[in-house]
Amino acid sequence: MPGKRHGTVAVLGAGQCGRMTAQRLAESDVYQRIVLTDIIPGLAEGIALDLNQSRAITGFETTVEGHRMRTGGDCACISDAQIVVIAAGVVSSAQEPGRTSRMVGELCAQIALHSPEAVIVVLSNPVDALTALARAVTGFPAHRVLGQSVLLDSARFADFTATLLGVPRSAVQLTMVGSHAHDSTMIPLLSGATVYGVPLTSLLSEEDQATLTAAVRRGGADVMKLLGTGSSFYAASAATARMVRAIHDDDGTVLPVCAYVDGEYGVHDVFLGVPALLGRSGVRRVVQLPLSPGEQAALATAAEVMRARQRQCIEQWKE
Ligand SMILES: NC(=O)c1ccc[n+]([C@@H]2O[C@H](COP(=O)([O-])OP(=O)(O)OC[C@H]3O[C@@H](n4cnc5c(N)ncnc54)[C@H](O)[C@@H]3O)[C@@H](O)[C@H]2O)c1
Repeated sequence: MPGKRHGTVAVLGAGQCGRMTAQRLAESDVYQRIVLTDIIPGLAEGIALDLNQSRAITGFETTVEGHRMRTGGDCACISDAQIVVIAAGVVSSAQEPGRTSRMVGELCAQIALHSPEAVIVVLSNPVDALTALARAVTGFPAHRVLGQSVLLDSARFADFTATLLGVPRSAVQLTMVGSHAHDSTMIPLLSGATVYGVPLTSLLSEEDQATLTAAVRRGGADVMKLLGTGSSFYAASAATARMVRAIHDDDGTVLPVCAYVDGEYGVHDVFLGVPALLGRSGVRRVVQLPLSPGEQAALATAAEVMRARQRQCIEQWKE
């Protein structure tokens, strides 16, 4: 359909998450072009070739381009991108935490150079800290930098709850806020959660609520343990592609994302998982949900912890 597709999305990193995100974006058939990059010779080009050859069968016209990037090298291939997804990962990041910061910092400098008007969606971990780093390096307005974190966590909570109660996932309305770390800074807003409009707290015992919360907090780790290598990529790419689509469509979609918060929820100057109205300019505004006093206190504590982690990440990049 002429005129149906528009815009270029660049996905940096063609590993499990990056390639799956590229596939989901391409198959949605609303973008003109997806640009996929990786530092491994041939990887992004090979995936692009393969994806393009699936077009006649799956039925999409979006073009996928693959490009090799050199570490610290130029990234002119992303020049026309309106949205840039950072899905690059460093294998030994646990041993060398500064390596991921430096790698993402280098990518962000390239984004600022070649796509100065883009909206950045960070997927790479630690996502909350790297989202703050992306903003610091690019100097972009904060609303144009966001991260994929609590959308996936909210989806995990909905899935586990629906399974426990034997209802469809769509019946469960629950928002996770805070961080994407596997600890108490990842907070389910149980006070406002509903199933078919019925308060979740009236359907589940406190013990069940605690069990579900713990399962969501270790959700990513459980997937990794079973896979043996690598991390979640089906759900992570689904969440990322959903965010990109909301930005592209500019249709007033509200999703839980890692966004810059300065005043909302009584919290200042930190990237935090919160519901946000998304659009072409990124985060159009943070949406404030009513919180219980316990949730408000937990979020304030999470914000302090996250601010410290984000500052540390930015310091590591500067070293
Ligand atoms: N936020 C989330 O919810 C979430 C969920 C899952 C994974 N992740 C994170 O996403 C990242 C990617 O995960 P994955 O499973 O795809 O990892 P992966 O190891 O499969 O892929 C990472 C890819 O990045 C490439 N890369 C490294 N440096 C690059 C650079 N400078 N430019 C372009 N590409 C580069 C690597 O060559 C590799 O192909 C990791 O940091 C992971 O922890 C986040």
